[in-house]
Amino acid sequence: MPPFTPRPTFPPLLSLPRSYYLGHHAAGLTKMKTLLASIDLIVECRDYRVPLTSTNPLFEETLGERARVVVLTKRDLGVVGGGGKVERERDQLLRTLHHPTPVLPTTTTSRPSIRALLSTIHTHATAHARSIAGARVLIVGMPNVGKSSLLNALRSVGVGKGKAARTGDQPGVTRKVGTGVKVKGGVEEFGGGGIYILDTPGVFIPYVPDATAMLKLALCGCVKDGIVPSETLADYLLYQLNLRDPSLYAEYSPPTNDVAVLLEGVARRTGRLVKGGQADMEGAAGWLVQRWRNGVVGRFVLDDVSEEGVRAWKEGRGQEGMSGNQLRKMEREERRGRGRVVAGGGS
Ligand SMILES: Nc1nc2c(ncn2[C@@H]2O[C@H](COP(=O)(O)OP(=O)(O)OP(=O)(O)O)[C@@H](O)[C@H]2O)c(=O)[nH]1
Repeated sequence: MPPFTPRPTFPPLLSLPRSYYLGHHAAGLTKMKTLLASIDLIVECRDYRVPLTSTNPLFEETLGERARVVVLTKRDLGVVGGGGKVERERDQLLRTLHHPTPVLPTTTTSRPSIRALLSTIHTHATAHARSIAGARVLIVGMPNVGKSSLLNALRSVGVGKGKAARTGDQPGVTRKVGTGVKVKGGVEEFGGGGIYILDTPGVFIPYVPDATAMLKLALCGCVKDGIVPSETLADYLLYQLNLRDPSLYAEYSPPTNDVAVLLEGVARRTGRLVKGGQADMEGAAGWLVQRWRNGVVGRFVLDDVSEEGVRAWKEGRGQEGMSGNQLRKMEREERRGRGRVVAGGGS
């Protein structure tokens, strides 16, 4: 048998939904804007597995001038064990990209990572404080990146108290900007006052121009399940798994580029069958995607965080803020332009 060759690229999906911007996202953003005058520091969360793609330009536009700390959440899902040279270089590249803004990877169950974040928040909140009595910090990010979990972890480490914010494995659990939750008390610089964090609803990008970016965000759980069909997500996951190591799904199928083969294997192995013993492909797809989200079927970063990857990402930026109409118009013009080139080339 010839050796297995993974697909070098994922086929373009022109009909993929490119938006998940909801009413409570817009309302949350407006509320954040009105609170800005009383905020000392922004903690902007991005998902460690998509540290570039989960950047939302709306936060820079809306909250731009405030001091900020960038947190790369769910590090445990992007790295096997503690990581090695590759991970250190990747983290360094991201730090350089955002300099002088601090960039901190976190895992909510890793107390050292939460302690390091709390200490960075302390330093920056005290440096930029508007009140001598305490600091107010706004925690922002895309849906489901782990903002509320981070707030709870900071509170646990900082003041030894239990959960203050509701969390869940689907986006949209937090719908409103919260009141301040104390994560540190007795801060000397505030004459014994504290540091308070305000939780906010996750906010998605109004329009995602790049279909691959939409797939990555949906795979990581920033988009509610069902918006992007689970079989499409499973296919994209298969493409990513094959680029790394097809043995990651050896339990269900031999190496394959055909998602139907893998899903059939998953359905049979896990008993996801419908009438007549047919495989429940959608159920198997949803289950597989969830297993990846939980770190069971491989732990890796989806974005290309290399010098070249960062350059390409920067070049693509600036389009996310456009409205769907503006982008569709641009795409139409681009297609017409390509048509003219082809017609010109043939004459
Ligand atoms: N493995 C892992 N899971 C995490 C981590 N942080 C959060 N999660 C999980 O990610 C999911 C989303 O967490 P939330 O804290 O509810 O996310 P959110 O950003 O507040 O979500 P919205 O309500 O949409 O704004 C939950 O299932 C958490 O348990 C982490 O560091 N590691």
